[in-house]
Amino acid sequence: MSAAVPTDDPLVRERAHLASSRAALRAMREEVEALDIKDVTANWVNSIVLERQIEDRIKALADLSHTPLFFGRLDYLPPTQHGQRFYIGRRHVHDAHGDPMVIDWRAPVSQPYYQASKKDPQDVGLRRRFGYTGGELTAYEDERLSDPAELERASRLLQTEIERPRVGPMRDIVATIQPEQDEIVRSDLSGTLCVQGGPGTGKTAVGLHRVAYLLYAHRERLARTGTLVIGPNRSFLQYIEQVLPALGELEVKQATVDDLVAHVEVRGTDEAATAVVKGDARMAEVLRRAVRSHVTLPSEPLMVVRGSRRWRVPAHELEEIVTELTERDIRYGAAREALPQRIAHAVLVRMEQAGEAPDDRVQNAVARNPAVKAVVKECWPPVDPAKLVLRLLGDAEFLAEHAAGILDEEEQKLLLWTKPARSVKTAKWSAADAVLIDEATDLVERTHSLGHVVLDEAQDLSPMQYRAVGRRCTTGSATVLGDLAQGTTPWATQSWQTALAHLGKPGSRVEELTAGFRVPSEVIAYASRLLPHMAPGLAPVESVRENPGAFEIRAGGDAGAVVTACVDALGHEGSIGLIAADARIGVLAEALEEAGLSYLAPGEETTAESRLTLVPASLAKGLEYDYVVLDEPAAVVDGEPDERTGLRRLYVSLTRAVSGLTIVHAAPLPEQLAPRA
Ligand SMILES: Nc1ncnc2c1ncn2[C@@H]1O[C@H](COP(=O)(O)OP(=O)(O)OP(=O)(O)O)[C@@H](O)[C@H]1O
Repeated sequence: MSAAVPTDDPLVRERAHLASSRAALRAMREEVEALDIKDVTANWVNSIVLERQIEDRIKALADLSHTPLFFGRLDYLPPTQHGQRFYIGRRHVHDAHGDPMVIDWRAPVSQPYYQASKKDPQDVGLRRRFGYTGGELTAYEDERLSDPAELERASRLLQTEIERPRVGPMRDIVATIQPEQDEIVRSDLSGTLCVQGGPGTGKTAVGLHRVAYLLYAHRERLARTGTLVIGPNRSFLQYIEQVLPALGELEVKQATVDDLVAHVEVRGTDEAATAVVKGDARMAEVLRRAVRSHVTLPSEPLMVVRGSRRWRVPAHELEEIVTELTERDIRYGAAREALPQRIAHAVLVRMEQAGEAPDDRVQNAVARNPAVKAVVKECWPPVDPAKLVLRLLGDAEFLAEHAAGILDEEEQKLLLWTKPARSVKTAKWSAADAVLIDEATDLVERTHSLGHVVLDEAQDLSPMQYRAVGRRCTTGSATVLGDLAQGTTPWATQSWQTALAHLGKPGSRVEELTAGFRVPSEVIAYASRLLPHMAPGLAPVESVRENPGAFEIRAGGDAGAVVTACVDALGHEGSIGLIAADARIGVLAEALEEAGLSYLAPGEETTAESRLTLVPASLAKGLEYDYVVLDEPAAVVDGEPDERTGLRRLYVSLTRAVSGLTIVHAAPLPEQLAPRA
């Protein structure tokens, strides 16, 4: 027989609430599973849709053993919320009577869990945080926010959560969102928001939680209009892909900018100088002119024959119609569709003047008349966006005609292919070309706009890429996340206001995050030594990590020493990243293989058995590992076309570690990092 359990033990009572919440969740799930859609709909399409919705609902109601149902509790003071007690968790759970057992973290009553403080208790009497070990509720911590006798102190559970070793993909932070992060997460859907923050300040985490929040607060609207998270590359998207599903949101699309503009197959690359011109916002005007250049004014009158009658529209009137359309703010394609109807209208006016009473059907028939079609074909021919860009990059005269006064001769030369491509299919399109084609496509036909777009690592986008993202949220809003100090493209953003203007959201709010959750203090202090040399004016990140971090510099090391450092790092719990200049990856891969160490590629999921990832510096952005071994910093700097970019790449590489960083080098360290005398 087990010993009697004292019922006044809060932990026991909380465990009991957890057990009954789980039972309630199970009941909710069983209720959905028992739904028989045959009773509801006989229509096949409806039943497929309904079935999917039910499947998603069942998935969303799953009880994941390692994801606690609730992580906090709020007891309101009696006058507010009737002094009720709320358990805060990832999703809403109710009992058989519909009374809440767990409240969704996104609900308004949950907000004080993140925002209330001793200074501003927000009517909260007690805030309780729960600690779990392997799915078991094992600890709790109370703050009596309205009790003047209680002193403010840092939360142990919060700190433990922040320090917890990382294995596997990125996880959610719902239990520990900080007040300044919460403000960003819950800010209004209507406005675009930009967040500047140093490495590890939680920008990505905040962006993803913001999507989850917006989907909760504006579910119907966003289900209709759609949401999208944009990241820098596939590895990064793989790393973050499980956060939103863990928060119960399965419908958010994820893409890179390249995915968005994939009108052609990208098989080529550009020299930096060329890519800079292609990414310059002035290209938008060149393309606009080039598209519009297809419009010509009619020089001949139009003659429409219907039965025994002939109707004539003089050239000057056709000219007026075309001119009026060119002056209107509509897409090339929409104007092209409108033109036959406009011409037909002119014919109809004549018919009416002659005493006829033509109706809509006659107007449509006239619009389809071969003579009208011929005028449209001549004056407003169809434009194929890829062919247009092909011509701009291959035909110096055509380019000069449309770039005159916008791009100088040198810039035009940079744009032109040395060997013009024959066709859209055979051209060696670069990533920047695809963005140009996307711009041209939008000039012809309006791009579909979504309800909300989160743009991560935004600092690396060119003005033309910002425009490409911007047209995907013209009718919606955006959350723009980035760090000016981590910009490593030749066109990297210098100012958020300029970037927001390119995005089509000028004057949007810019917030700053400065508390660092990833990088331990000693490591961030070392990395921040680079800041004055490559991003003067940006404040260093202040680490909130208690762990000062293991930090070591091993001089005189070859590939063998790097392997040793990896083996040492594998002695710790958590994930290990070996970061190196792209050019060094081959040598290091060989050394690891020779030593019998298996390794993963960035974005591949780390598991308890396979914890070492070999990361080219160019792919390190946005990722993190418990322990990082950084190979040859000087090679990371040298791998870039200029020193500033090199130092920024190094800054990114130095700031991926959660618990420890070991630098192994044979060449001298870059002078900014050299040991101080
Ligand atoms: N409030 C928080 N509580 C616990 N962990 C947090 C919190 N905020 C951020 N983190 C953790 O800190 C780490 C860094 O967060 P994130 O990757 O979002 O930072 P970032 O600003 O996007 O960094 P980078 O600029 O390097 O891309 C992640 O492991 C994240 O889960």
